[in-house]
Amino acid sequence: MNNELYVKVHQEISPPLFLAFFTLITQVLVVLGNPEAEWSILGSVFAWKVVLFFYFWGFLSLKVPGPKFYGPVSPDGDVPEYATRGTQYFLVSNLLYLSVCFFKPDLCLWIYEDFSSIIAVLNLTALALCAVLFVQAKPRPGDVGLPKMFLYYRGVELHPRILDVDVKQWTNCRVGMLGWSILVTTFCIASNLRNGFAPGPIAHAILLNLYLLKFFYWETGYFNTLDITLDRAGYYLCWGCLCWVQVFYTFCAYYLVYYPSQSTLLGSLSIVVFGLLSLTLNYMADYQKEKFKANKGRCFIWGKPAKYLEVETVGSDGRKKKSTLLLSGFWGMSRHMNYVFELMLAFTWSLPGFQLGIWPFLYFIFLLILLVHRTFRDDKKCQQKYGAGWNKYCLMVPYKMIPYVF
Ligand SMILES: NC(=O)C1=CN([C@@H]2O[C@H](COP(=O)(O)OP(=O)(O)OC[C@H]3O[C@@H](n4cnc5c(N)ncnc54)[C@H](OP(=O)(O)O)[C@@H]3O)[C@@H](O)[C@H]2O)C=CC1
Ligand SMILES: CC(C)CCC[C@@H](C)[C@H]1CC[C@H]2C3=CC=C4C[C@@H](O)CC[C@]4(C)[C@H]3CC[C@]12C
Repeated sequence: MNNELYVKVHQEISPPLFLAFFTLITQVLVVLGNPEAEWSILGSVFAWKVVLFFYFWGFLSLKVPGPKFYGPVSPDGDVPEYATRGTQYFLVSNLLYLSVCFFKPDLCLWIYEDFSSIIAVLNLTALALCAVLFVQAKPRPGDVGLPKMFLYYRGVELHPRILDVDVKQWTNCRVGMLGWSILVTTFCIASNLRNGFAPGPIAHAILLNLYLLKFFYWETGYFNTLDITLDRAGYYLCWGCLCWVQVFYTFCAYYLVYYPSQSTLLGSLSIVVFGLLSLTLNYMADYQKEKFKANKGRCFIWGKPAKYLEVETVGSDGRKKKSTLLLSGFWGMSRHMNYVFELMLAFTWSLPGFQLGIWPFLYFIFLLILLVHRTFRDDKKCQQKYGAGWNKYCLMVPYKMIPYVF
């Protein structure tokens, strides 16, 4: 594709199409997973109460006094400030929610049955938030002349704050990730209430919640990733976490309420065991890099001193800085072994729906596309950051994800 056509497709054609497609598909999914559900546009009083309470809870968690975490300096020289204590937020919220469910299990059925209204409210509020972010953003020199729809979709600001709260921490972490956890628990309880003892959804909920516990434990590490340091706060990220995650990422658990899982107790136990293995490997891969960075290269990986490549980066002030790229452990096998384990986990936790066709595997398929695309985006980012050093690293670790395959 020539450059002019690429720019036209990327900036003018794709944003309105993606926006309409993804927003519409959220309601389609609700009905696809539960044929008794009806489309909703404005939501219900119950849905507004649930969503607004949940937003408030996430906001409150960022206002609790406590130590602050400072993210990497942005290209504009800003140092974003984040709240900590993600693990406590996750555990307290889940314990409170499970206690409420213990006394009022029907709440899970109400949420399940009114899910289309909840998604409608999430859609309306998330689209409105993206509009606010778009309008209040300070125009950046590089964005002048870009189509408005493109800016709305991609976002303008990197670290916007509303009421002195970092918007991306609120949308991605505190609402997005906790919402995913609470909804999967809700659908697991709804499955068990409607279909009798259902080990498949329980296995799914256990794995997902352990995965999200790991996310919150590592929350400050997330502030160094592409989503935070490169992606702006717009429809892709903010609507994505407030609405898309809630309907698409939870779809397997939602689907298993109407279409009961056939997974036996033994099958479900095996799913948990294999899922735990994948989760541990994913964590170990992420941890090796964290440990390596925290100790500035002086650490042991798999019992041996870490091997690394010395590289250079050019800072925003134009000055060169020395840096290192890990060559040991999983980071010597491929450039993204962590993604392989993440995909193994997503596949495993979809297995409780193995007899129900492709639908319980939608998230796995989406993740496969997202992560493959992300390996290209990450290569581009690292190439810009490390230049020739990155090219050398790619020669030493030639595979993006699966050794000898890709
Ligand atoms: N469920 C989902 O939807 C998704 C989940 N994830 C998960 O989130 C976690 C984080 O993923 P993500 O942020 O995408 O990517 P990575 O954790 O793979 O981080 C990539 C970054 O790490 C640094 N890096 C890369 N190679 C090396 C090396 N050899 N030595 C030292 N530093 C290196 C570079 O950043 P720099 O040097 O600038 O620090 C690079 O940009 C993973 O567990 C992943 O599986 C990710 C995406 C989607
Ligand atoms: C427009 C939409 C169809 C696309 C929206 C995509 C976003 C919702 C997701 C893009 C990247 C995703 C994530 C990255 C890394 C993560 C770390 C992991 O440990 C937990 C999940 C996540 C935060 C994940 C969440 C969804 C995205 C932001």
